Amino acid sequence: MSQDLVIDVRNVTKHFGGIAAVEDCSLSVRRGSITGLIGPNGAGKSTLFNMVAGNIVPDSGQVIFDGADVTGMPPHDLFRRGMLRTFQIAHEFSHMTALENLMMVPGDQPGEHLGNVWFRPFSASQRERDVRAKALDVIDFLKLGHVRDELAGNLSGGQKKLLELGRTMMVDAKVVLLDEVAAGVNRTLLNDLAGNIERMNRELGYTFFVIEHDMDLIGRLCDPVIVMAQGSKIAEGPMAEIRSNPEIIEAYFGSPVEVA
Ligand SMILES: Nc1ncnc2c1ncn2[C@@H]1O[C@H](COP(=O)(O)OP(=O)(O)OP(=O)(O)O)[C@@H](O)[C@H]1O
Repeated sequence: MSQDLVIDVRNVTKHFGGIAAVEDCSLSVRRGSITGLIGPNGAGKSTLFNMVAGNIVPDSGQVIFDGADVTGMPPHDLFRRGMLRTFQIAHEFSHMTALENLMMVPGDQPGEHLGNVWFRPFSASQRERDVRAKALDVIDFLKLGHVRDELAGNLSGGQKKLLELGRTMMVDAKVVLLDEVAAGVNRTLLNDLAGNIERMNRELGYTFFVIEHDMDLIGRLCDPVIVMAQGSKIAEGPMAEIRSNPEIIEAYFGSPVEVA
């Protein structure tokens, strides 16, 4: 059973002064799933996410990642273990091309960095050629070929997000934490982005843990959907079930409009 869980949050609590942001909360993310996390404002979603991603240390409880206790481990160590967080900030290096941005992603060996691969084209090692080939595969998979040599700073908002998604593919992430995918992206590009997340999940087996306010996107991508309110998990299931549960709608969303 626990073998199937890539993330297992056990009874975590985080207080800020007198505020219980997260209170004795347990939830998990099954390997191979796209798991959504929703809930009203102030429910504790970001705090929970930050504890999983290593940005906030819980007061108590445990975060288990891929079978190991990683409670309080900083983000860069989690990155090396295969947990990647994206979309919170645009991380692209604007003065490098899309392809170079992908090649900049650190390799799977601790401390390794491929920053100057393209400055030494004639002495490129096999490893460097592999990285380039992989970056080209990722560009191909995400259909970014037409902007491959474009400076990342010139890409559209949606293309930047696609590029960031591509960076997670460079390191074969075990789980990708997605923060507010929909924020600031128009419908067409969002469709594109969602399609690529689905393909990464279905065709390449990526696991995603998604925090999102856009209920349409959550409904399209996620199963299961976890609902948090007042610092704890209050429900989990397919979006159709969550949507049709009048108690959840009534008690935590105020009116049916929010999740209709
Ligand atoms: N750094 C902090 N200092 C003090 N209080 C905080 C801090 N971070 C979060 N809180 C409080 O903890 C509670 C949960 O906040 P959190 O941001 O985790 O909720 P959320 O579900 O992500 O909300 P939203 O959907 O509005 O982003 C809120 O009452 C918030 O005001």
